[in-house]
Amino acid sequence: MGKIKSGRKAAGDYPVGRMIASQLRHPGVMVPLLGIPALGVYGVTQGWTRPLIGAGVLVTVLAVWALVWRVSFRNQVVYRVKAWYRRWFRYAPRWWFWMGRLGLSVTDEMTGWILRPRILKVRSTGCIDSVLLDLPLGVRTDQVMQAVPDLRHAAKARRVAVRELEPGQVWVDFFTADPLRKTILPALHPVRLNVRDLDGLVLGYCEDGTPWRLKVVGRHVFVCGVSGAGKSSVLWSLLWALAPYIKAGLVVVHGIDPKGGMELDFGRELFDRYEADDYEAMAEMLEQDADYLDDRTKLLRGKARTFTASRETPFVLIVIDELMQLTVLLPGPEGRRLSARIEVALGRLLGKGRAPGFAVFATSLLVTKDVVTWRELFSTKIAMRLDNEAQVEMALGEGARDLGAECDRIPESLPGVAYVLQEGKREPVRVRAAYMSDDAIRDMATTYGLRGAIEPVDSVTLINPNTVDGEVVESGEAA
Ligand SMILES: Nc1ncnc2c1ncn2[C@@H]1O[C@H](COP(=O)(O)OP(=O)(O)OP(=O)(O)O)[C@@H](O)[C@H]1O
Repeated sequence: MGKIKSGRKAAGDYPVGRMIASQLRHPGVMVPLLGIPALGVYGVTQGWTRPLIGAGVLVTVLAVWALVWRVSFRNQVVYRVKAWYRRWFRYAPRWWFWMGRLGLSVTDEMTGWILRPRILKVRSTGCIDSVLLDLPLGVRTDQVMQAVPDLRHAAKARRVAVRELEPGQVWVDFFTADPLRKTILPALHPVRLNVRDLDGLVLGYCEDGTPWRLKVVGRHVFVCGVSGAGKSSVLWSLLWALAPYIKAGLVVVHGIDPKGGMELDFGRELFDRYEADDYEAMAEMLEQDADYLDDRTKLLRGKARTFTASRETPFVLIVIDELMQLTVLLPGPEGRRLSARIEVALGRLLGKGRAPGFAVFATSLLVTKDVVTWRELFSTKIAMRLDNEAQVEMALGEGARDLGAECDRIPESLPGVAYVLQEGKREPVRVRAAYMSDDAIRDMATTYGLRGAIEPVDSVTLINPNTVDGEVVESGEAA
């Protein structure tokens, strides 16, 4: 009969002695550790002058580096030392044990050896440890994905995500701290405008602390989330990023607010065309935009394959705040007729809008097919807080929830947080949009709105939005 374990042993304590012994066999940990006693021996036998001079030079170089090139010092020194420490003192000693416990091991039938995923590399930043694993034949990526909840508990991580690098190798990301916990201020505008920057407008921050860049030119964007999820912060962050381009006449925004102007009215002056009350006029606006798109396509045909915004052919962004109001909630037979017209016009815009420089930005509370008929035609989907896993899959596509898009777990206390699928990446990225208060939106609208004459591109005045009580607050890392 097997022994019954109780107390700490029942929870599964680590075979500490064996773990330490196995670590000490690796040069990655032994060489740096042996260096210190070796230096001591050298000092005692040969004198301390040289070691002390060497240490002084090293400290001075590091101090100057840290003071003058802060970011490079952080990336090249701090994060590397952290990765080394995490690899050898946190993950490596426990890894063999964890893999065995989670069933990620296979036994070779010829030799009887037990094979488990092996750590190849560890990368660390301020908030993530990424562990690259080499999977033995017989352990698959989806098995590692299934072990994510257990790995999260084992590593006491806030979130764990798995992404395949190549067959047989996967990255396991342990998210330790959350840089998105605090409200993010809008990014400063660039000093000089460059239409190429429209390919990566900064809307907030990603979970790894890097800026969240959204491409709108050539993309249709769909934002969904329950009431209070912070959909409007994505919209206003985008309009903030576009504001100098609007002022310069390179971008034109058409706004439709079927909720009677409750949202878009704050930034009324930014919109070249705007409808908030008359549904017929909204349908007409979308139809005219679709006609304008056809004309633009003819104009550009044979001239350029990729669109570049200019004063003559500005980039046109059509903003619809709450699509649901237009597609399913218009009352009576007349409402249904209008909805049908709106669907057709939207289909025309979404099906063709990329090359001629048109994009649709729509938000919605629900993601079902009856609400968003043309869901697949939106190339960028941003999913904020949602009610359940099924909604997540509908919003971001099948399998997105398993790949880490835990929209149903975004707490109410974190409005503005979303998961987004980025170009070229299979795994969703967790982001948070910057937040603009109603007053900041009004200020933006009066400063960059269309009432004033369009300014020469070179002389766009840059205003810092991050002013609290008259004091300028620097924006950089997520605050
Ligand atoms: N990015 C953000 N950072 C911090 N707080 C935010 C952010 N976005 C929204 N909030 C806060 O959450 C509240 C609700 O957000 P918001 O109105 O944008 O949600 P919504 O999804 O547009 O809701 P609804 O569909 O009801 O209009 C805001 O009043 C604001 O206080």
